[in-house]
Amino acid sequence: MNQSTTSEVKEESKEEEKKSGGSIFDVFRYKEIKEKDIEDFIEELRYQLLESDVSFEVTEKILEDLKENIIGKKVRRSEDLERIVKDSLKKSITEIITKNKPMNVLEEIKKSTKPYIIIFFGINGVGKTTTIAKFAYMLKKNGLSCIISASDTFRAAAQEQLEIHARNLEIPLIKGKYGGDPASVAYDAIRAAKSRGIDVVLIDTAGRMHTDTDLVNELKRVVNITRPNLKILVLDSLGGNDALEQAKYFENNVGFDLVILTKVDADVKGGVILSLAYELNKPVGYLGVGQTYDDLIPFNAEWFIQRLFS
Ligand SMILES: Nc1nc2c(ncn2[C@@H]2O[C@H](COP(=O)(O)OP(=O)(O)OP(=O)(O)O)[C@@H](O)[C@H]2O)c(=O)[nH]1
Repeated sequence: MNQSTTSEVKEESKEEEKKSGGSIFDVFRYKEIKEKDIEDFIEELRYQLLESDVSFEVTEKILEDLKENIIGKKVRRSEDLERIVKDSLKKSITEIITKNKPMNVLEEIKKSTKPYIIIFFGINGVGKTTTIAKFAYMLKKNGLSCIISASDTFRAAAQEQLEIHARNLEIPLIKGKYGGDPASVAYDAIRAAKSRGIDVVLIDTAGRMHTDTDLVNELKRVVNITRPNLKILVLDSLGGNDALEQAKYFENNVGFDLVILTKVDADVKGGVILSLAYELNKPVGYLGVGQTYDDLIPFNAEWFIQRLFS
């Protein structure tokens, strides 16, 4: 086999690996990395990070850190370089995601006056309703009582969907009229929580896009009236970098404290977590990892790094 045919085979293997979503470090399987090759490797890494939904800005920051750590270093064997690269990436990523530690919500609830009010919002179909049910289940498991406010009075069947979850979980639910005022439903839920000594009020809201100016104004009104202790933005990890755009939009219009990233069980790397931390200083508190009530897990930086490079 001549030289050019060998390199064509290597290129094909790399293409195959990219298609099958190989690891960032697979590049070492194809060639010994020498200092002069580092630009090629950086290119490969850039591709892998962008493919994992890490935003352009964060990708560049991570690669700049890496170049600083590598250039000028004497690397004798490819294993040494691999170790340096891994250490540098882990350090940059850990710094970014541990900068804004998510609060311990359960602890916050326990030390606050009752009822602790949490509002959930996000665009249509990201998994708000399911997430609220999972959240309610988590509260119940931790000995905290809650009531759900079905304040999505906009989408037909949204209240019924929530009602099924509430019945399954044996949790009280306050509904309103279809097309009615979502703030007044939430207000009723808060009043009920106060009179019954319930720990937490979970407010569901209608899904809204940035084009829905009326719905966004309505969300601001619900927030103003209910004065929640915690505003949770629900994002769909399948949305990739679009999720970052949604987060910027909600941050500029309503503000939020915490993100819950859903559908992480669908094979996504979740690079948007890095972008949220780096560009918006916002922590991801929980991840949705399936469709059952138990499928809500607290975010863990170590787990995320493993996943990003697996
Ligand atoms: N695989 C998986 N599916 C999820 C997860 N969270 C939600 N879903 C599914 O996503 C779909 C939409 O979820 P909903 O909870 O109805 O979404 P929503 O944001 O309330 O929808 P709207 O009320 O239309 O805005 C449902 O089929 C859920 O079962 C998750 O973590 N993993």
